[in-house]
Amino acid sequence: MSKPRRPSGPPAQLTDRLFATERRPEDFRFDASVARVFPDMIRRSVPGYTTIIPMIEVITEQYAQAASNCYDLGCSLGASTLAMRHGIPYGDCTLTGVDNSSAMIERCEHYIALDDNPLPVSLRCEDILETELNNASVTTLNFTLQFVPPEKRTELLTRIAGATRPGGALILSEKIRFESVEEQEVQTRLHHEFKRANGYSDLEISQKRSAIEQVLIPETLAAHKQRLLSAGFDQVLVWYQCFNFVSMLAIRAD
Ligand SMILES: C[S@@+](CC[C@H](N)C(=O)[O-])C[C@H]1O[C@@H](n2cnc3c(N)ncnc32)[C@H](O)[C@@H]1O
Ligand SMILES: O=C(O)C(=O)C[C@]1(C(=O)O)C=C[C@@H](O)C=C1
Repeated sequence: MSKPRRPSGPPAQLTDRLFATERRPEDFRFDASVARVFPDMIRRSVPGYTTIIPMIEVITEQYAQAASNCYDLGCSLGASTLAMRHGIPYGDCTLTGVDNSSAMIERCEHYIALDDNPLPVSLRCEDILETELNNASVTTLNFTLQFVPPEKRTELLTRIAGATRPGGALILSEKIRFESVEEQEVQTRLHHEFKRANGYSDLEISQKRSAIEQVLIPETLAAHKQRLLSAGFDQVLVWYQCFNFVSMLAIRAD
């Protein structure tokens, strides 16, 4: 019998208007005002997000191993956590969601409780740089590494690779930048058109752009691939790309 597929994340009940009126320039933070509107914000801001979430379920099902640990690092409201929960085919796996925003974790608890899948989920409000990882089969960083300071990324990925069992995998989704100035210009314009098509105004697009400039640091695909391999993964592939947003799969050999 075919199993029911989940919708793509928590319901987007509240519309994101955080940048709709002129605000004083301030770095973007995952605070309570962002957590309230986050399902709407991320769907309207990240091309492919609504495809990536259900595919995390499909990929998790392929790479999860019996009696192993699965992690969702930077889980926000639990969209990726729930996708993993539904993909894990073994009752003896653990699933841990981690986020250092208390506003996100509080709301995430609510969404996890509403979901009727029996696999227990542990939620931790902590820095993913501090999270203890071991015996992992599937780990997800769905648009989270981009917020980790670049100089701390190698250490985190090396810890993840070291904690991953042979045959296990990391799902890494990121906003990327491009080596070529021309491509950067075209992909950025297309991303902004995507936002415009989703109802964001020029003011919202430009204020959000300034707010994330110092906190969301994109890197090139080549830099990601090279670092994942040197961190200890054996194979790295891109399974999804839309404009300047990609999702990679980093696999440890059997
Ligand atoms: C774009 S959101 C992730 C979206 C989520 N994975 C999903 O699929 O809906 C990034 C999240 O990472 C969290 N985050 C960023 N840096 C972190 C860190 N060092 N430790 C823990 N969480 C972090 C933020 O609080 C935010 O909730
Ligand atoms: O790049 C942008 O314009 C975004 O809004 C992207 C992005 C992300 O990739 O995480 C930034 C912050 C929010 O988490 C939602 C979306």
